[in-house]
Amino acid sequence: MRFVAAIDQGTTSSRCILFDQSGRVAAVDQREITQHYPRAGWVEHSPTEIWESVEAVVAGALSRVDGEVVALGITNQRETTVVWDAATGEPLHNALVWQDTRTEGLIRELAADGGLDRFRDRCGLPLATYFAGPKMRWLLDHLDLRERAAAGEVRFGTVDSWLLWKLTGRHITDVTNASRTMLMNLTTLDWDPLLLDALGVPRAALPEIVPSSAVYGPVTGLPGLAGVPVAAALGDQQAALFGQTCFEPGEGKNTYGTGSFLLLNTGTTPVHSWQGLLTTVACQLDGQPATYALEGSIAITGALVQWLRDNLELISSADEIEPLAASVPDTGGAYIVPAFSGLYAPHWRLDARGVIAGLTRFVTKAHLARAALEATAWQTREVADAMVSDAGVAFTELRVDGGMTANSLMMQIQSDILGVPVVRPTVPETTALGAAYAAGLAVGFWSSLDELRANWKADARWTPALAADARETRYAQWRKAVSKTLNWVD
Ligand SMILES: Nc1ncnc2c1ncn2[C@@H]1O[C@H](COP(=O)(O)OP(=O)(O)O)[C@@H](O)[C@H]1O
Ligand SMILES: O=P(O)(O)OC[C@H](O)CO
Repeated sequence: MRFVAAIDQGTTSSRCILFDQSGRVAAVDQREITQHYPRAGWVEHSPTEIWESVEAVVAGALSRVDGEVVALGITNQRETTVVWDAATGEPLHNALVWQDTRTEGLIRELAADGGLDRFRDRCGLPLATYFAGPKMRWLLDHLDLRERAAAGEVRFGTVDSWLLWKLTGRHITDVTNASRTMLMNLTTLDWDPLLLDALGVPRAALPEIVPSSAVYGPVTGLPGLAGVPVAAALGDQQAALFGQTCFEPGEGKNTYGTGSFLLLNTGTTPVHSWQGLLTTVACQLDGQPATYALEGSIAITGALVQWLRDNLELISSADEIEPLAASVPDTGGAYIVPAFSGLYAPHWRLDARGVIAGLTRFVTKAHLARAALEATAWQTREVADAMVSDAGVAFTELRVDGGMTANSLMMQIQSDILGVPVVRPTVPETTALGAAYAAGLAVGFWSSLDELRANWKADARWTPALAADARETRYAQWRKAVSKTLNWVD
């Protein structure tokens, strides 16, 4: 048998999945990675642990099959930023994770002159702690790396870049990941001199930007895959869009993991957002123009379920939330807005913090469990509405994937709140599948996008069962709850 291997390096774990020609999972291995919270609002990962977890899951997946791996694709948590020494390859600091808010002061300083949207025309992004460029600037300042970085002695990269360096020895990054730095110009697909200057990041420390699907070189850093062509890298949300075969403008998906990310393919021209979405690169196949997407990034969705489990201890595992929430018919009037690290799309409010609104003595932990699931669905509704305004595209059905889609009640609530059907495919590992598809295309394992499209099959479908007027009344309540989170941090 012949397989394509995908490494999916996510926020909470690393996975390696081997796919066969029909896009079915032939083997999988997974390992959690440690979350470091050195201070309130700071989130770090160890780059060494990330790499060691990748080594372990690749070995684990390979041990489960007999056959040949013809290509390797990478997909990764985006924006998380690594810095390492060019000569020794050793990390110089823990990786700053996408959720980390330590650059808040810098963001406020930059926004003082021109507002949060001052760079949106160039990079498609508002100023926010989320993106990699401000994290690089923090590392440059706090580790006093400016001179060494300008002399090319220091390397910066997002997680794709770190893994590609370890795997092939090349300092490269794919264009979808580069589009999350705030440093890449969306039109030229190259580092933008004005943005580099504004954020104070020297070009000499940055990787070369390459297409998402192309042969980058053979694996040299992992004995089990030695010589296998590394042939794709995509940010995990873009990979899920590809894995869901949303290749045409107007097609989109929502992935429900730690956060949730609704992406809509907008074709080969970047679409400016007026409603707080991000303009981002969806994919670039070798020798072809890039395709773009509008993205609604929501920071906290599955992470709210983790919070109920770990911080409030209302449940002891994530899957317990479904029966608990199903034990009540509604939230008893309670709304949870999990603005734990401010609000991302479509609000982009650094000053917001979480609230539970509508509490009365009637509210039980079951109501809170249900409100946590509704929070994911309402936040998705907000970004879906923004897509309608920005792109004129209303989803007639929504393709979904990610860990939370195992929760059938959650999916029903989502369909009720959007008022459209929600559909989950047979292969739920769409992120890894997208990276495998992009790698397999680059080496000719798959011949066309049509062949990939034919692999997509629906597994489960939920249809709206809530009357439109009830939906809209509750949406108005949700918006009121959101307004309570604002202006909290001075
Ligand atoms: N049955 C469930 N109901 C609700 N949330 C769940 C359920 N199972 C997992 N989750 C949530 O899904 C997330 C994990 O999904 P995953 O796609 O693996 O995330 P990531 O790629 O961000 O690491 C966790 O935040 C977890 O709380
Ligand atoms: O690793 P995930 O699935 O939580 O995805 C994280 C996103 O890429 C952050 O932008």
